[in-house]
Amino acid sequence: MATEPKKIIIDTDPGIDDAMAIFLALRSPEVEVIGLTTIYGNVYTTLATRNALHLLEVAGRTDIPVAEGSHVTLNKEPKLGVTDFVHGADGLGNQNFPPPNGKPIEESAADFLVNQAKVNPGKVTVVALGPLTNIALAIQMDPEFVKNIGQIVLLGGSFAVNGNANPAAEANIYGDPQAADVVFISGANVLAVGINVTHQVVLSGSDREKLASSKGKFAQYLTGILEVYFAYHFDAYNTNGAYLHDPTALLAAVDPSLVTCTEGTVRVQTSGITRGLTILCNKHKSFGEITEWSNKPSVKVAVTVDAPRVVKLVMDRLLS
Ligand SMILES: O=c1[nH]cnc2c1ncn2[C@@H]1O[C@H](CO)[C@@H](O)[C@H]1O
Repeated sequence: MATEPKKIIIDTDPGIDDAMAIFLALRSPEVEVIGLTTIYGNVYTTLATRNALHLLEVAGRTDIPVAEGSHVTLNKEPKLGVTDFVHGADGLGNQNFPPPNGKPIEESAADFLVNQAKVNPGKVTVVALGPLTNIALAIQMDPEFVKNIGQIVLLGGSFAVNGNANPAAEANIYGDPQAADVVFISGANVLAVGINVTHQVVLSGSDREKLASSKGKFAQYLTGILEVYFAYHFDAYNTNGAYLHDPTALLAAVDPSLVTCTEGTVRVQTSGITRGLTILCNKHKSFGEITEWSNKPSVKVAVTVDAPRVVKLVMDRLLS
């Protein structure tokens, strides 16, 4: 018997690797994208909304609603900077795309998350590709949300390796550490895919050439925007390749067998020079004293990834 596709909401800050993840989701029969919610991170929230609408227009999927998310962190701090050096000033590789025709729905991202989880209890997976403000707001708005939401698969953290925003912190967690801490200890079914895993998943220069020589709509579009992303990786990592952060998290939601996980309680450092650091307590040791990790819910944290299979899925689905 054919199983129903899994309903997913992609919380996104597009973003070049976000664009890849969104297109991949639209090409994945295992999932049905029921909405996009937007957040700051790679760009400010207003531009994230514009880019989300634009990407759906490129895909011919304007039937999918876009709900705009928070412009400020959970603690109401304004965003002081975005990572335009990674994605270009427009978030999509400085390609001078025309503004979208569509508009976001009236509901806020957090309201949309709460309401969709309520009407499809246990059935919706949120794939969170940016800072976790909208998800934390949904958790705070509705005490039933953590029960109603099926799963939260998030791209975030740098478990036991250096971060990418700075040596301590991965960019999405660094974007709103308080929100991340709320999500990690909420009791929801959370799978964290961090850069300890996504740094193993690389789109090579020759993969990019294959995309460039394909006539596929998504391959053509991505070839244009990937130039800036590759240039950033060359500057930052001295490599001719690009990390597939968001596509890996998206595919982990589509096919959990692509990653293996450990389980434990994750807390986030919210201040000081290690602000945004994620620390997993793996429960292999019991501590003599009560700690900030004691008696808190566990989450799953990805520890290995089948990188060749992820890259193959990305290529197969984006080339077609
Ligand atoms: O050096 C960086 N600084 C900030 N954000 C980055 C950097 N490299 C990649 N990303 C973006 O942050 C998420 C993964 O942490 C991804 O969305 C990626 O595009």
